[in-house]
Amino acid sequence: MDGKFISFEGPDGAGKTSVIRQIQQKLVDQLGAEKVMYTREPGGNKISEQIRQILFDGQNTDMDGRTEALLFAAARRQHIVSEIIPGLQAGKVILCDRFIDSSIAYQGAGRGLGEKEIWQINQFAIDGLMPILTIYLDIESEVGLRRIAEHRANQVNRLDKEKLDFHRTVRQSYLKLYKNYPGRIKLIDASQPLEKVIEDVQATIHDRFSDLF
Ligand SMILES: Nc1ncnc2c1ncn2[C@@H]1O[C@H](COP(=O)(O)OP(=O)(O)OP(=O)(O)O)[C@@H](O)[C@H]1O
Ligand SMILES: Cc1cn([C@H]2C[C@H](O)[C@@H](COP(=O)(O)O)O2)c(=O)[nH]c1=O
Repeated sequence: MDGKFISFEGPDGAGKTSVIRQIQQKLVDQLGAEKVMYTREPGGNKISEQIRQILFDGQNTDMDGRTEALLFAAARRQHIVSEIIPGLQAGKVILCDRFIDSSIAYQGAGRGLGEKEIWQINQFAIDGLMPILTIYLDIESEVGLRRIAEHRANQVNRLDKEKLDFHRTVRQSYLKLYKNYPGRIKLIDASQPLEKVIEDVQATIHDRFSDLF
């Protein structure tokens, strides 16, 4: 497959969506719209968006942690088959807002289901497909949650509402993943002004793919 699969990860409010949108525009300017694809997890296609509704329904307060983990994995599987593989086959640069590392950090660590266990259940879903590059936007949990409270209070999902300790555990898990996979995962300081974060992300992508930017 000719395309490039790049995932973006980070705690809530790190700025992934804001960064990806601008990176996407810059890549479209360089390569043309047909060669660049933005997508997100959970979601990115009709079935996975339906699973997203169930996952984030504020009334589903009694959802079991394993059910949650399996639903994220199911949404991922459909997303891979419907969007990511066809995009890669068409030679696209795929910018994906969250992927398997989110499950490891949120369900494995945050929910306490075990990072190894979540990695294992996701193997069935991903069937060997991993991003070639993961941009990890690192932010202190308090800062990320404050950004959401200040700017996005009308769009808070079931996981955003978790306590501060949950989000701190998620961040520590991300930092561990970064330490364990330094070849794939690149850390960017997301506490910087947005323009500087975008500049750093652009440079990191260029380091990995000299034909981009
Ligand atoms: N570097 C930054 N400095 C200050 N504010 C920022 C920065 N990056 C993003 N923001 C603001 O923080 C809020 C959250 O950003 P955004 O939605 O891009 O984060 P996210 O990582 O996609 O969050 P989530 O994972 O919860 O969807 C937005 O209101 C955005 O304008
Ligand atoms: C893929 C994935 C996501 N999550 C969580 C992380 C966030 O709290 C939400 C997604 O919200 P966003 O605004 O679209 O970033 O879902 C998770 O817990 N596990 C996962 O695998």
